[in-house]
Amino acid sequence: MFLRAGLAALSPLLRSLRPSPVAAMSTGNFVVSQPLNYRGGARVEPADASGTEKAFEPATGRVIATFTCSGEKEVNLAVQNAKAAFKIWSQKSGMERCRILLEAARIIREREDEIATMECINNGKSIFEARLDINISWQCLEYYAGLAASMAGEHIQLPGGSFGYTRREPLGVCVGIGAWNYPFQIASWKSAPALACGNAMVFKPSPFTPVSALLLAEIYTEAGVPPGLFNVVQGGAATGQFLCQHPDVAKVSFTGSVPTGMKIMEMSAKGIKPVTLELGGKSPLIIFSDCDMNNAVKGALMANFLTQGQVCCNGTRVFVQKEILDKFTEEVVKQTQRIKIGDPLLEDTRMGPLINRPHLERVLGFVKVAKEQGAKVLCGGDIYVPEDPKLKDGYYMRPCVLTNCRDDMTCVKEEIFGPVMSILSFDTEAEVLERANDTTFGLAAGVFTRDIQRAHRVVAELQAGTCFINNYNVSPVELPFGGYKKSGFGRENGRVTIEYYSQLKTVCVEMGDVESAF
Ligand SMILES: NC(=O)c1ccc[n+]([C@@H]2O[C@H](COP(=O)([O-])OP(=O)(O)OC[C@H]3O[C@@H](n4cnc5c(N)ncnc54)[C@H](O)[C@@H]3O)[C@@H](O)[C@H]2O)c1
Ligand SMILES: O=CCc1c[nH]cn1
Repeated sequence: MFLRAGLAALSPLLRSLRPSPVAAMSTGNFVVSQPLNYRGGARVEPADASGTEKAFEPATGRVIATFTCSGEKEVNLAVQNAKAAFKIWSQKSGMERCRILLEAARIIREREDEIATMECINNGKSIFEARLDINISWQCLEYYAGLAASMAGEHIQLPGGSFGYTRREPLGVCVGIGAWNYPFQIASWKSAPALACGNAMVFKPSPFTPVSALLLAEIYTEAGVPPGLFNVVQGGAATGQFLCQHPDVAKVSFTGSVPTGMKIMEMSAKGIKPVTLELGGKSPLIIFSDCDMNNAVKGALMANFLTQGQVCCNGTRVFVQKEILDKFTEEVVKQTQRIKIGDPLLEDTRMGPLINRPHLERVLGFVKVAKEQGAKVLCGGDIYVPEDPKLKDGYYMRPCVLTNCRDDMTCVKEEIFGPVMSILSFDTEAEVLERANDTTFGLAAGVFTRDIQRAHRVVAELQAGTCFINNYNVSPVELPFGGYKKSGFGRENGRVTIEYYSQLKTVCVEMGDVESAF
């Protein structure tokens, strides 16, 4: 997702003044040669295995890493290292934690281009977007650094001079499990509040994007966290299960699909562990006829095509009021066709490849079914082969706009997680609200209108955890983000997330004598 001030913060002039550590990294030549697990403050090979995985460069289809998935023994070592580091870290004052997190944020900012390049190579998103992701990531660390220093309990007066107070205490070893669409950002969104509250973390990235979490781990170490405070274990479902079932893990924060989220919750329930679930969505974007058309069209593109449409909160059900349907659709198609697809490391690319071949085929399959069910493809929805021969095995497709859609179609009901926008028309506010809420998901929603009363009335009725008025997919770290219904619970970002990574201790102090009942 985007940051409102992101573009200004990334002025090309400023970037050109910094020496670039990434000059040697270009599409088609990066390979991972170092271990991808991180434990006790260093990269390590895992102590045991639960299989191997390959990570790809989506732009070229090349393998960039073959790595061992961590087994139970390695997971246990990571948790034990985290436990030891927790003892040291949890004793530090908020100000001490704040300084270290600020230093980590500074290093990320300094290495923004290098981290973004790595993210771009392993995920396929454009370098333009990857830089914004990293920008939001260091801002997240800065934000929680500030909160670390100001965390406090309450003092409550009781009769007879007695009193009570509350202490906000960390949970212990927290597990973070990430999806592949925002690899570095997800690791930052989970670890920053966790560490700010005094916890330790073991993080498992998606096996599709194992690379960039290691950079975050190294940066935390360089910034001064105790060895073992932030560890990375690689692997898929088996490794994730060892983590969730580990008796010394106090909390699991998960980002991923609804089916996996259900399994995570089941496993955590057995250990009475709190969970944060950031799951999928099929969010509505409602365009009223009194909108600013220019902004509404830009909003619809932002809501559908960032990171090749692989964004959980995308507004993929675009409801357009009948009076402006034709004009809106025409403009959306025109602008969608202009999106520059290609090598994600080129400065002018705005859409790179999808994450992998099976996912590309799955997304194309949704377009095929949409056509069979009566939708009309106005543009895209097919494979794109870039001219550059080194990109010929990459996973590219043209962004797709569908019309003639009905609410009961598969493309309108299911999360596609690709660059496919479904346009639907509506007549009245009451009608569109009912249809917008007719889903088991509830991650996000958006509304474009110039009528301020209607805007607030509509968002108050929308069953979604994050609502946008006259914009879409901006993500300031100060604002909580998370879902309603099957899109999950708990929040990331914002002040409230402190509550999801800490527990409250109440201390009751007697200043008089004990009045015994016996
Ligand atoms: N709400 C959000 O903030 C958010 C953000 C990004 C992505 N997502 C959602 O994530 C999904 C796409 O990501 P994905 O394909 O990586 O999801 P996924 O559920 O397949 O995998 C997510 C993570 O869970 C791990 N995992 C898989 N099975 C597991 C198990 N049984 N136990 C423990 N861990 C297990 C995977 O290895 C991966 O690290 C989409 O549905 C998208 O909407 C949500
Ligand atoms: O993909 C969903 C939104 C998001 C971005 N970063 C972490 N989550």
